[in-house]
Amino acid sequence: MSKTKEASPETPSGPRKNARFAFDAHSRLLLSRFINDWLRPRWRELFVILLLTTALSLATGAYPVVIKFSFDNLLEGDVTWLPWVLGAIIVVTAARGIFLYTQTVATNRVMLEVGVDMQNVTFRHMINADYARLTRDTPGRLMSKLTNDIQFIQQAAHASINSVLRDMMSVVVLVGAMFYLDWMISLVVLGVYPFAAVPISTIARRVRRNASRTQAELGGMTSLLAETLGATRLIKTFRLEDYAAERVGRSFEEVYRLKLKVVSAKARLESILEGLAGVAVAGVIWVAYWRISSGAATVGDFMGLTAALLMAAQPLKAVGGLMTRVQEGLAALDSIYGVLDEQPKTKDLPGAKPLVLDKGAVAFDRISFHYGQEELQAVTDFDLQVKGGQTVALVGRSGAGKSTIVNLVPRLFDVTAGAIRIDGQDIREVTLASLRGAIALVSQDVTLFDDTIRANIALGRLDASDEDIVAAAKAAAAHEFILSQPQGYDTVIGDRGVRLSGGQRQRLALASAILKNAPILLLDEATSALDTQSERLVQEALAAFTRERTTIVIAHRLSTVQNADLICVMDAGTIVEMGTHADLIAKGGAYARLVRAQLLTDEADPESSPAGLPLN
Ligand SMILES: Nc1ncnc2c1ncn2[C@@H]1O[C@H](COP(=O)(O)OP(=O)(O)OP(=O)(O)O)[C@@H](O)[C@H]1O
Repeated sequence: MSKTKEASPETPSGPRKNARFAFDAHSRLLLSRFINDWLRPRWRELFVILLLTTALSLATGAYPVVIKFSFDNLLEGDVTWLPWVLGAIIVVTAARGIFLYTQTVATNRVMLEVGVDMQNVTFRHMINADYARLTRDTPGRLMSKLTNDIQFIQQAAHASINSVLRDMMSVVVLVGAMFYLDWMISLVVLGVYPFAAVPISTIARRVRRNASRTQAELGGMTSLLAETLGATRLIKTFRLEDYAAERVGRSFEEVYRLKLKVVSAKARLESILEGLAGVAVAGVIWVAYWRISSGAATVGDFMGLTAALLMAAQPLKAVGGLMTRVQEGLAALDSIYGVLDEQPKTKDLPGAKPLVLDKGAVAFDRISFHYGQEELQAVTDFDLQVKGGQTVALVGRSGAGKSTIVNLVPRLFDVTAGAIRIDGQDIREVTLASLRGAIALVSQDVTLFDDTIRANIALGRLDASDEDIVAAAKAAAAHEFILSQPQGYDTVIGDRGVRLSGGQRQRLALASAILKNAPILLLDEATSALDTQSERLVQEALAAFTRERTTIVIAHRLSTVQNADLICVMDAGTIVEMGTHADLIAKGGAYARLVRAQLLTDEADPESSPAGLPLN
């Protein structure tokens, strides 16, 4: 598969800027991939649609012919045909109605199914993408691809099936009927339509350009809405309602402006086609007058032809308008393939074996890492051996690289130099599933789903029994507060756990990690939101839980890590000091300074301190 460029707001995913034709090679490639990937698997349903469409077109084409016969017989004063003519009209229109209904339902169903297929495949691909890729776009932009973009594609495919199959077929049958009725008049009519080709292609190009911009802006709008509605506390307390409304309003306006451009381009095309239809009708009347007066055609021919022409006008207009829809769909398709073509870099190597755990020793062998810009190293030459079952604390000032170290262990990112080994195995050489299965990570920004407390704890192990869940909650000192909730373990906690306090959310996350029962535990400020009382409870529970496990813990509150087997002080991405609490205090270096600074803060604000720190 070819690699399609990822969409960005500045250069939307649509055609290259200097594409000369609305339907260039890139568009043809996208189209053939779409047909191959999404339509071909549903060829049986599409074949049924084709049959229904053919039947519909034939019923449509029969209509002007019936009209011709009725007029011819009427003018001859022959009434014996009347019941047959009336019967034929009713049968033809009824058949048309039935085929129209079944064809419409069948087409809509297939297109909705294609949309769901695309959403499922794209979402699965997205969620399996690298963490780095997922954090590159805002959730809103990714959401927009799954909703708005796929809807554009669905609508374009639907319009194409209707126009290419139904309308084109109707036009072909109606043109056939016209030629049958009077070939000369038909030639006049058809001579007019090639003139429509030029405006169609010019307008389609413009639509494609604006459609890409609209889709990118829709992504931005969704993103902005999600961000703004997720920050209501900030907005309320800083009284930012007007600021938020203006910021969102600008995005609404921009989408409106771009949509208006597309709509007016489409409308222009429709009116051009309408005008041409008028010219065609005038041509018919002119030639018909001449043909009927010379006896070459009958009034019935003329009436039938006019009916055919009027019936063909609508599908012809639809075929013309289709180009614009298709351009919108192609722009969206480009954006979706941009996601689908991106392959994760963090993945299993060929022949990767499951991690074989022994004691759970984690070795950082002179690792370095940067988030993309080489000159901004987040971790440099970090060298640390964590023995199985040991608890190692990472401390240091903000931005020192502590969270980065913790993110590297489950391979949320891959090191740029050196290697991380678990029980002697390079983590890049084992399967991701086994690696991540061996690690439980609890971070400060707890993520919970809008589900029951039970289901949220069970995220640690989806098949856990109720007893296991309760045991984990008890170990995380969460059982009591859970029981005090209205429905106990079945209480629904709201989106991201908004109905719980920060400390309660953290204890649920801890319970989930405890339930996972992984041999390696990573705690990134996991107890920072707890009050003194609950922190003491959780620390006791954790002490028992971490005894048998390799634990790497990040803590700002140094009191929580003084019992660690080893404390590493980090600065500028590397370790500057290492030892036990007592050693480091005795040394009087960076750690002792951090402790002293924190003691001073705690004295100034005794409420913030869980416990005094002995300096020796
Ligand atoms: N996603 C990211 N993209 C680019 N740079 C990042 C990213 N995350 C962190 N950094 C940078 O990497 C460096 C280390 O950050 P890290 O979050 O590891 O520090 P930390 O010690 O955990 O800080 P804190 O104690 O404030 O959480 C910082 O300079 C930070 O700006």
